[in-house]
Amino acid sequence: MTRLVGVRYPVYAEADIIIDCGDETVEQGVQRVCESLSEHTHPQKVHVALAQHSYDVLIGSDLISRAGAQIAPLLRQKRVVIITDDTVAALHLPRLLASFAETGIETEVISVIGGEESKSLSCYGEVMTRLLSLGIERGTTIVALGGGVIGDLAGFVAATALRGIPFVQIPTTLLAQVDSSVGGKTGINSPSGKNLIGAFHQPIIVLADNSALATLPRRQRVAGYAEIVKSGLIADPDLFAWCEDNGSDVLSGDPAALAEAVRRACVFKAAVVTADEKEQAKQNGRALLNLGHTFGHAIEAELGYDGRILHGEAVSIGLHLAMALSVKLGHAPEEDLARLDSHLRSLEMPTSFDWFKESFSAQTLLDHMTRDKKMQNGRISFVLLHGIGKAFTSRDVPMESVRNLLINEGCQP
Ligand SMILES: NC(=O)c1ccc[n+]([C@@H]2O[C@H](COP(=O)([O-])OP(=O)(O)OC[C@H]3O[C@@H](n4cnc5c(N)ncnc54)[C@H](O)[C@@H]3O)[C@@H](O)[C@H]2O)c1
Ligand SMILES: O=C(O)C(=O)C[C@@H](O)[C@H](O)[C@H](O)COP(=O)(O)O
Ligand SMILES: [Zn+2]
Repeated sequence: MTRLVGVRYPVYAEADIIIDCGDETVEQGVQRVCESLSEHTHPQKVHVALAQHSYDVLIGSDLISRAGAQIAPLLRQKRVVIITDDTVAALHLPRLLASFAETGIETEVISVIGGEESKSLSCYGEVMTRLLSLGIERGTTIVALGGGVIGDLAGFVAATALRGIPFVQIPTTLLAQVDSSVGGKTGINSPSGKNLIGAFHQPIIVLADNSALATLPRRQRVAGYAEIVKSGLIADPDLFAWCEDNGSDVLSGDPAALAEAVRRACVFKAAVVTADEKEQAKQNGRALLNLGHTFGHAIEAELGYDGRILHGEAVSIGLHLAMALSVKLGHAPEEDLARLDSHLRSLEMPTSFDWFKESFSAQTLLDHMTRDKKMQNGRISFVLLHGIGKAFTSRDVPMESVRNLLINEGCQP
């Protein structure tokens, strides 16, 4: 059993899902909450109870068509600016606009090119300039309609426009529904590294419309699935076991499996974020959500965020590498590495550098890792595993072990 230090989850009486673990461990709390979920009908509400900015995550079908009614009572001014990307705008914007029109909400739209390249300083500058030219006020609300790129970019725009205006997350990818739309991490990439420019800025509500996932390509489902497996590996072994039983249905786009995956992952993420909103816990807090990311972000930075690799694909190999490093350092049993690899490979998820058809240098990846924002006094904080469902943070990983692992895994020295 893994216990997150000092975790106590506040009660939220109106939510369908009450995270009030008292002295329960995270595993017990998440298991109890997931059991109660099956008793409820859509939409389901997961409450993220934070000291200053509590909010609901609604999960259900066709929420985009009902967004106006959900959002209107939360608005300070009946005016929103929707930030989206061109692909999502073509597929899902019309029903969102119709819903806002029905509720008398004034709307403007800023659309960017889809994909990681839009999480850049130049795109941020263009969006901000356009936003300010609209004559917004502090009561104007930003609505992020799209995947994690749009959520991170629009959230950062909202965090910095007029020193902070409200924003709503309407995630349309699996990755955004299971991970990025919840928790308030916003930001953009820099040539020096992934997400190095950003702010914590919590949304006022998250509408995870499972129907939007119907248009998502399989490659994007794979990317989102990696973050679900990550959640199970960190502290939810039941979720990992659920993935072993249901992962192929999730990846084939089965609506019920997708909806269940989103519910389970949101409950998990809400619990972790509630316990350590700004990643300040010295050990085993929100930083655990970075499992696989020290490797993954280095791979993404090395390829320059140009679309050759998706964040979730990099995370998938990062999960394998984090478990392999944990085994190498004597923290985790070989069987758990075999179990993880067998699951990921059975679904054709990336577990090896060969998958990327690119050659990587261990030294270059190590250089990227040293620019990670979790560096402290020159030491990298790694998220390691004692086994499946048992993650922990460590600053004691010898860089030579990481280098040797990368070379064993097929990198050039
Ligand atoms: N803030 C956080 O906590 C957090 C967590 C995890 C990941 N992230 C970030 O999220 C980003 C990745 O997000 P992503 O995987 O959603 O990528 P993305 O936002 O680039 O979306 C992937 C692609 O899918 C398209 N798309 C979106 N919704 C669609 C739909 N319903 N149907 C068809 N196509 C659709 C988009 O146009 C885009 O081309 C990365 O930048 C990562 O760093 C942030
Ligand atoms: O919400 C978090 O905390 C996470 O770490 C979730 C990650 O999946 C996500 O990719 C996040 O953006 C990475 O955090 P970062 O602080 O390393 O940028
Ligand atoms: Zn991630």
